[in-house]
Amino acid sequence: MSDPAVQVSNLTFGFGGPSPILKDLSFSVPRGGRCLLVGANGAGKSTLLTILAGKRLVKNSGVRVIGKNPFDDGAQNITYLGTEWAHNPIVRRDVPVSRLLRSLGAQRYPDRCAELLEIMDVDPDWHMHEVSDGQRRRVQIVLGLMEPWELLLLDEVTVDLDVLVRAELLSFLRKETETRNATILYATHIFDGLGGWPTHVAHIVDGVVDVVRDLTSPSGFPELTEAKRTRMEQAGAVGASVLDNSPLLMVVEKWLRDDSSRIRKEGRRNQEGKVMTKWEILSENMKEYGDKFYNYWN
Ligand SMILES: Nc1ncnc2c1ncn2[C@@H]1O[C@H](COP(=O)(O)OP(=O)(O)OP(=O)(O)O)[C@@H](O)[C@H]1O
Repeated sequence: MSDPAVQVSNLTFGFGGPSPILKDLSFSVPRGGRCLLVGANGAGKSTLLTILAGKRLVKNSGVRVIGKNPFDDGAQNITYLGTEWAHNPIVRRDVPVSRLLRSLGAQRYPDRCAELLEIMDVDPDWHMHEVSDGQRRRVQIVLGLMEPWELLLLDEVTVDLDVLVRAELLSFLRKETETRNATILYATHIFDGLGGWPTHVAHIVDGVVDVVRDLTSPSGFPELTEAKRTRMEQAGAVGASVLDNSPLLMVVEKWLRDDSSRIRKEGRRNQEGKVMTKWEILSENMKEYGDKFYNYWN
């Protein structure tokens, strides 16, 4: 068996206040896992994710991520996506999405970039100062996921996505773990649409990982089995799968899927009159920028 993707042993961390935020915390996530990190506001989820991303120095650290200490050894192959990016003034300037993508090397990952543009329904012609918060978030996700990663740390970045885009993103992420053995740790408060998605659920309470449940084992999550049984009884035993997600979610997701295919038919057309893919639009736009490289992130 290979090393876990994330291995944390007896981690204690504080911001200098009277008591630590993370207290002797231990847990692990196997490679290829999709682990949800759940817990109340202030439980320590973001703090833990930023430590795993190598953004905070921890003393005497028992933190190993992809076999390394992420702070000392650098966070190669680790991608962290948090909510703070949307407040960065750069992403509110009058800059076209195509330029941002080019500045982060979209041409190095044509297939991934093409797929992500479609999944996240990002229009390369958008200008960042004119987009909505949810659209800005979608651009962030394309930029963040374009380069392949071994561990993805997601801190509640899906809150402002519409249900269709969120569903598409979740299935892309599942494929990444299944085909590349990549690993995901995802802190969220929104569980609708996540039925059947995680392989593990870690519950953090007041700076301590209380339990990690394994959904890959039939008896690995007894509370969930019990909750499904109760709902089945209440619903008249209509079948476990329909109980994974709410009926309202299923209706809204179908509406948005229909909206999306209608809007796509009205998209930008090439000289032959055929609707262009997002990647074709991006490729056209990138040509305009020539070889001049401008790094917006410096
Ligand atoms: N920079 C900081 N300085 C001091 N205390 C902080 C700092 N950042 C977070 N904290 C404290 O650490 C605790 C854990 O915060 P954290 O953001 O990790 O929680 P969380 O589980 O991600 O919460 P939420 O669900 O609200 O996002 C909170 O009590 C918070 O007040």
